[in-house]
Amino acid sequence: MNHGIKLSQHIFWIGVNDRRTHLFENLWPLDKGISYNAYLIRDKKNVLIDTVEIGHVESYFDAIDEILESGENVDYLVINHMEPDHSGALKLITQRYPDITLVGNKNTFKFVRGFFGDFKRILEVVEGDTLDLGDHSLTFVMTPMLHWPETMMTLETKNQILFTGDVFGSFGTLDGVLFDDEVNLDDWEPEQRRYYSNIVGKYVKQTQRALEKLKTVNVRMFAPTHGLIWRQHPDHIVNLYDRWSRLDGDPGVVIAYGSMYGRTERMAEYIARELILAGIRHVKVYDASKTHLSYILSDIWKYRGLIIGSPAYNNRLFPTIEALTIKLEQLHIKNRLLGLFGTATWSGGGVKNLIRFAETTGLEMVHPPHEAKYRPLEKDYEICRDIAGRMATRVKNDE
Ligand SMILES: Cc1cc2nc3c(=O)[nH]c(=O)nc-3n(C[C@H](O)[C@H](O)[C@H](O)COP(=O)(O)O)c2cc1C
Repeated sequence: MNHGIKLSQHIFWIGVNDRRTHLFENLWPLDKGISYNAYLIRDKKNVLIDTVEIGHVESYFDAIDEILESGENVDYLVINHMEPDHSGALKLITQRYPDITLVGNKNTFKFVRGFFGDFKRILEVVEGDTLDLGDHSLTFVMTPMLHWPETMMTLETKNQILFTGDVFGSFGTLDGVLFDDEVNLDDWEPEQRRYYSNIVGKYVKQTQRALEKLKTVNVRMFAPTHGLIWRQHPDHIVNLYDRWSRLDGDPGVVIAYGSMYGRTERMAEYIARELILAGIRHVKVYDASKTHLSYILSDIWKYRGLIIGSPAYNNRLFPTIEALTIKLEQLHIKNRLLGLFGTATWSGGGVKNLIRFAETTGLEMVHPPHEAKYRPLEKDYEICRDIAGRMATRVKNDE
């Protein structure tokens, strides 16, 4: 990809695409890769906004060199977020530009010192501070716990470009594109939602707070640290974030199950068919041993109904379903209608722990949970039909 793509006459994208890494945070699959976006503002004072993951530092430096005249200095590095995929090149930047001043807030510098040690030149900013660069100026918007304690956004006031850090970011590489008006937005939504639900989803309250704050800021363009830059339809991503952070659900149902020998799976299949017959048009069935948790979570973030099935496994949940329920508890999942089912052969342990999950999360069960003994028989399928019917009614009523 060509470096130095312009957001405005003197503001450049100097990010990189990563198609090599398999797992983001060594956890979340990157089937479509990811971009680390960073920016350069050229003015009397030259400014870098964020860096990139350390393995891509050579491309980042080359991009800077292609824009600046030889010997030209970089005066500031604004650190919107200290997670290593953005702060990775921080130490190398300070070695390359020994006179550079790091710009961040109080928490940023706690992390800078902890990760990298002391730096001579730092500029600690608070909400609303301004930094004059010559023709451009920057102001700072604090967005703590979105999704780290130090996270903030930086507004370039002349062109009204808001550098949003991870907020409004996405998985997926920028394949020759950079801006929202260069793509079919529907193609991008699944990876945007997967990024939100997997990485930022725990912080829905902070997301709402930030969206409120942004209403008071004049912004023409959002420039996040991953994915598309929003110059034509910034309202599109704001609306999606509003929806996802409220956990408003579309009319549909996710069925996630675990199964070793197919009995729990047969109940899942039956429930799926009954949901369709009851008029639900979006039914997503996932075997949690096959589909990575990341994708299941993303669809759970989209749809109002959630049905979970598990066999008993050593008195507990089947491990991949246990992992899913733990993650949902950590994310403080809410606003989902819940159905539960499973199978057991002796003392159980699957459904019992699904009930504990329901109690912990406070999610509303649309029907009492059901556990089939040995294998599902006609009487068990009848109860599955009831679970599906109640779920369908509730999901449709919520439309
Ligand atoms: C490794 C293993 C552990 C199991 N642990 C329990 C258990 O603790 N309690 C129980 O009632 N059944 C237990 N079972 C039986 C299964 O839960 C039961 O056969 C279930 O119907 C299997 O569902 P599936 O066909 O969907 O895999 C266990 C089975 C296996 C293979």
